[in-house]
Amino acid sequence: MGGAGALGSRFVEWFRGDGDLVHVVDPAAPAPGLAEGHAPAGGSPAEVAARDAEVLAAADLVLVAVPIPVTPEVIAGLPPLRPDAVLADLTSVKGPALEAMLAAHAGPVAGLHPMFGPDVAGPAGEVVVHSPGRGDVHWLLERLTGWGLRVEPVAAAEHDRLMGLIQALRHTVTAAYGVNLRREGADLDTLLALSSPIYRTELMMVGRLFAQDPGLYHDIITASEANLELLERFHQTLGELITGLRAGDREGFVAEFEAVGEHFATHSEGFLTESRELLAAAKELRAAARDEAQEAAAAGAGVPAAGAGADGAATGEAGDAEDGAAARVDDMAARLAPHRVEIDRIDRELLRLISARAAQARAIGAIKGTAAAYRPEREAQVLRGLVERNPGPLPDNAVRRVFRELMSECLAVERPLTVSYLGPRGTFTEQAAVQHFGGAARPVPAASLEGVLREVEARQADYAVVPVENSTEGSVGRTLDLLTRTPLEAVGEVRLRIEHQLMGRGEVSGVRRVYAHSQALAQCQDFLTRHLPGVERLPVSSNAEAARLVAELAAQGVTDVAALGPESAAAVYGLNVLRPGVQDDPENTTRFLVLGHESPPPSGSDTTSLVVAPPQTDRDGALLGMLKPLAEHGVSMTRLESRPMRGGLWQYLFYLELDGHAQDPQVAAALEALRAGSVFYRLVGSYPRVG
Ligand SMILES: NC(=O)C1=CN([C@@H]2O[C@H](COP(=O)(O)OP(=O)(O)OC[C@H]3O[C@@H](n4cnc5c(N)ncnc54)[C@H](O)[C@@H]3O)[C@@H](O)[C@H]2O)C=CC1
Ligand SMILES: O=C(O)C(=O)Cc1ccc(O)cc1
Repeated sequence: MGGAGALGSRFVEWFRGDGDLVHVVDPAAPAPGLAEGHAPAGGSPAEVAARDAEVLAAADLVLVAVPIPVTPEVIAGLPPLRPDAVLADLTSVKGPALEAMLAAHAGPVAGLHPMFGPDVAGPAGEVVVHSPGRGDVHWLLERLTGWGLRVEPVAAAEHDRLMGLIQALRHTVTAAYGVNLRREGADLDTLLALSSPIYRTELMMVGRLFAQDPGLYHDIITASEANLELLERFHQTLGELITGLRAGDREGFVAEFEAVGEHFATHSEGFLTESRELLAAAKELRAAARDEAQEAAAAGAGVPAAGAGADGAATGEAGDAEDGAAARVDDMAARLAPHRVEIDRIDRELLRLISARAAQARAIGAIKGTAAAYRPEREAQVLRGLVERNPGPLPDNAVRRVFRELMSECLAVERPLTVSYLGPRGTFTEQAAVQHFGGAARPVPAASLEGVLREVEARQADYAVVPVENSTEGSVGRTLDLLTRTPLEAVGEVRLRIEHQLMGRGEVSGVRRVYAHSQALAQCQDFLTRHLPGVERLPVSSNAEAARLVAELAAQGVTDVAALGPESAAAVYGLNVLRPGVQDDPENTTRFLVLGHESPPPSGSDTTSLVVAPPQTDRDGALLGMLKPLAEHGVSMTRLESRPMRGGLWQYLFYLELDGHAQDPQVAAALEALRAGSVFYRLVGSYPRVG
């Protein structure tokens, strides 16, 4: 209720940020079902509540954020809510609102008073007073604390008494000061010119009050008879002070001053330090705003001046325009400032949290050892969970990348994971290793696919990353062969978008020979045929090797050569990208398997890889017979590749990928049947599915 208002709309934003379904019930909002931007629906409180009765009756939470005077009436006009629904309000005055809520709803009730205005950068670090009503409202309070709000419980009557001091008295004094400045004809620019950060800050706080809703402050001040009596006592105090000053009672003033000093005693030191820091920050903000204004004025100065002509009037106009531009920039800097302060605060908070996370990871590492601390299934679950909860505005992939790096760095606190891959440096496989393990892992290049696996088998590296299939070229036969022999198990998969660059030191037109891995040559054959016809294509052991070779030849003065491969290879070997993105298929993707000593337990969404050979694959129906157990146990096969067997009893080996984990009962049963019916069977492993 009142979700279209100044404060209500901020809470709408924050609940929606959590993924909640929020209905705004407000005469200033369009009618239900109409998108934002339509005309306000309008209507009396009764009409508004009646129009949205169904939504209100179904809600888990009805949050009232309407002007103070109409709050009790709006609450009284609510339709019956669900018995377990929470009824809460955000009103600055708690007594009447709580009374109305307790009368209107028999279920859980919470009085909330946000001690901040709608212009806060975010909820984190702000305070909300909670005046308890009835029932269990812990989920709502937990939501508030989850946003970083500090929730302070205070009974409604006590809240209203305290707000007399915090709000009614304070705002009245400020209002009186402002009213007086106006009546005295004070020129603000003159006052500001003489104001150091402390006086500027105080004047700003006065100006801030008058930039807000006068009705709201009137209603806060006049909320109770007690507030008005408080103001009258203040009036009397002010009168007495002035009488003493007039009478030259210096001692009386000093005595009062010292008594107040005593009253503040426990806080005086802290207040002095904190206000000093605040003023230092205010000074920095001001200096930054000035710099920005000057920079922008300097940048924009030439534009109006150039067209202004030579006469005085035109020059005057240019001057005005400059002043206007400077004022706008000043205004922009002022609007940016609170966001920058908030970002700085969030960064400090992030650093604290990241360090706490790293300390936890280190504790686990100390108990289990780094390699054992790496849990692929848990990482997959954590990343999936975070993506599901992603409130935006960051895209899912960005969330994955940020948390992947965070996990990588935390794991590396004890010792970085070592990952063996097909070298030399700069290959796509290295990119895949970094994509999977993050930047803190240590990639170790090996000279051949066998070598990559051997490093891990001999425990010289923790994990191996090997390519298994490419979206244009199909499977990597050599890897499939090796999978039949290695004792290593699959622990994960990586999908990497492959973008080939044409790299060299000369010109595209001068290229006579292109070196690359045979897969890269195949993936770019259209480009080569069309743009480099007649150019010799020379397959080498890897794309990075091609880049290294081209760099070596260039160093000897041979520049009519080029390589295909990842941008990282160009960077490693100091080549220029002559033509980016030359692969024929822009969606070209390669899938890699990550191998280690032990497959992880189920993550909830897994793939199982295996290699099998049915007996006598030349016999009709042998393949069908092999696959029957999968159908019988309702297991889907996502991939089937055949590999000719050299010199064996059987003719073909099959590489299979199945949906699910080998420990899933259905998959386990299907695998058992497959094993029983095969002359060769090797479970490569079950690992979390990507994407
Ligand atoms: N603005 C502030 O700095 C703070 C405000 N509050 C409290 O928040 C409440 C709202 O204040 P603001 O957002 O500033 O006021 P606002 O005037 O910006 O918003 C009030 C909203 O209530 C709507 N409304 C009026 N009658 C309604 C009805 N019968 N049914 C549904 N919606 C109705 C209005 O159309 C408007 O959109 C007040 O109770 C105030 O005490 C609390 C702390 C700070
Ligand atoms: O932002 C300001 O200046 C405020 O003082 C905000 C404010 C206004 C009303 C409240 O009940 C609580 C906080």
